[in-house]
Amino acid sequence: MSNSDGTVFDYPIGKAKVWVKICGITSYEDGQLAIEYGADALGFVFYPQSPRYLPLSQASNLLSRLNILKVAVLVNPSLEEVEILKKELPIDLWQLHGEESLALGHRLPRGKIIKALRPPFEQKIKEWADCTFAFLLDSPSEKWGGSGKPFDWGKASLLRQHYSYPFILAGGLNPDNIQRALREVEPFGVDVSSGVEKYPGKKDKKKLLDFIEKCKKPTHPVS
Ligand SMILES: O=C(O)c1ccccc1NCC(=O)[C@H](O)[C@H](O)COP(=O)(O)O
Repeated sequence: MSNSDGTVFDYPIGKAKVWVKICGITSYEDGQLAIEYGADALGFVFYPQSPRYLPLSQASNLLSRLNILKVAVLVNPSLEEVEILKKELPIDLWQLHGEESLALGHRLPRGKIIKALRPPFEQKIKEWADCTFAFLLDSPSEKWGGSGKPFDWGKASLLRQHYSYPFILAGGLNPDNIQRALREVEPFGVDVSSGVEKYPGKKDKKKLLDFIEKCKKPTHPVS
């Protein structure tokens, strides 16, 4: 694979392993299940309007007990909110899911940001490339995230082929469509919330296991 400008990069295409983030974790039980099933990261939503919102008062105890990469999911947070979370919680990655300024991004650890993208993708990728761990492609939603609606996989595939940055595919993924999504997009990672739930904020054990197992199987013969 190479970029449109001819630069070649080593991309884990066709590898069995895709990076899996399970988002909207609100309990130790669900978090520990996801860990046991093989997830690579857990997402905790600190956006109060979300049905998966995790109050700070519950987050400290919960996150300290879960031995996995921990992602704080934020939507247009104030600098004060960010500083409080930085001080209070063992966060590994910061997912900025709104229309955050680059100035706010520069107040977070470099290379530890997952930036959710909205059009115009190209401009945002250019702006944020230097401080991100990965870009996240999620379906547009007035709720900002957790919509259960699929992203445009064709667009995701084009972006992944054009840029050498890691892309995480999100939006409406579930055990029934994940293998087709992996074949079509071949993303660095995937991220799911509602597609593995019984109801918002509560994961479904069978869906969770099914989803993660399908992510770990080769999507096609490894070359
Ligand atoms: O999950 C939420 O409720 C949420 C609310 C507001 C902003 C972000 C939110 N989730 C962030 C995620 O990374 C979700 O996993 C992503 O939006 C995909 O959600 P789903 O389509 O339900 O799988």
